[in-house]
Amino acid sequence: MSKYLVTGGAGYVGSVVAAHLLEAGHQVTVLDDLSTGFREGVPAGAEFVEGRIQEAGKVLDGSFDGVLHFAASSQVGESVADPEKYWRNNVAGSLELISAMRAAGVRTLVFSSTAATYGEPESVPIAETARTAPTNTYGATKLAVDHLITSEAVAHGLAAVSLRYFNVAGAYGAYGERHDPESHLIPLVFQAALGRREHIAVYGDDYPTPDGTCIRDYIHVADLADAHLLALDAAKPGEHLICNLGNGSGFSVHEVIESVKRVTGREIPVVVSGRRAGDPAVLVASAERAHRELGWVPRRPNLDDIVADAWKFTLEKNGR
Ligand SMILES: O=c1ccn([C@@H]2O[C@H](COP(=O)(O)OP(=O)(O)O[C@H]3O[C@H](CO)[C@H](O)[C@H](O)[C@H]3O)[C@@H](O)[C@H]2O)c(=O)[nH]1
Repeated sequence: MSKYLVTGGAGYVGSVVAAHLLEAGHQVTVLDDLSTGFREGVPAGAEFVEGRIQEAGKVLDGSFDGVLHFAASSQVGESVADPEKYWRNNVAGSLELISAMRAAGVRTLVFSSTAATYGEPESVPIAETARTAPTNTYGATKLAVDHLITSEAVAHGLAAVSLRYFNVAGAYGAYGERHDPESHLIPLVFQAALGRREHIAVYGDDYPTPDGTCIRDYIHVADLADAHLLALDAAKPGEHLICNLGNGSGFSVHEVIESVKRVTGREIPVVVSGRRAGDPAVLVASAERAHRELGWVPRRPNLDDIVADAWKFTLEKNGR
């Protein structure tokens, strides 16, 4: 049994990873300021500390075996409108966390990075060797933290793994996706299916893809969680391993809407609107490195299964 600090463990991915750590028999402390997470998202059995990552020094001591760092501001649009918030929360906050880890002698870190570090890809599937040229402040701040972690590994022997997620989806029992306001495709399509929004707006159908809509690599949040536990085992002192996490296959916006129709059996009004600024046409991962270095194999790659788990969570949250 090991003891881990999970920052952002009241949020979507953090809560699912915390639940997996507990199920694997580990001890978990969640540090979350509840700015976007929910108290009830913290899994039963985890210790909860309400606070910012800048306060990690008050929580961390030598009894911790590692940190899994999810706490971040993560809305792409907001990051462009309010960049200082992103540099402060994501970069300055991570710097404080990493300093606190060193002071406490906690030398293992798994960091929640993102496909947004690559920006518009030169080719797909995207490998970790691809050029990193983020097209928004969110991606730029996550990339900056990746660089910070690399230098900390080299200078001070941190054992670190960054996991670059593609489009996280699905749910794990009581833990699922809840953003306010919602901006992600699958939860928005559910809102249309539930009659809580008039329609789903498809952001552009004139992209160079077979049906003209954007293609993304959707990955089940529980598969993502598996990778975090494997990363804790794979982390080596003085090394910073960066791995993409995706299924390696893409689905268009129309294909996602069709999947939601199949899974829910509901009608979904669709309106094609203009492109959303900054959306690349196709983002698909090469996760070869995660397969090779972590021994990770996604167990739930089927889109309808991913959507079905997310739908079950949504129905439970909405009480119907
Ligand atoms: O109402 C909507 C919402 C989304 N989309 C489309 O659906 C696809 C998926 O959009 P999401 O907003 O769900 O996801 P993104 O691919 O934009 O975002 C992902 O990549 C981002 C970086 O590029 C961030 O990392 C983000 O957290 C992550 O979910 C995109 O083509 C988008 O244009 C629509 O057509 N209509």
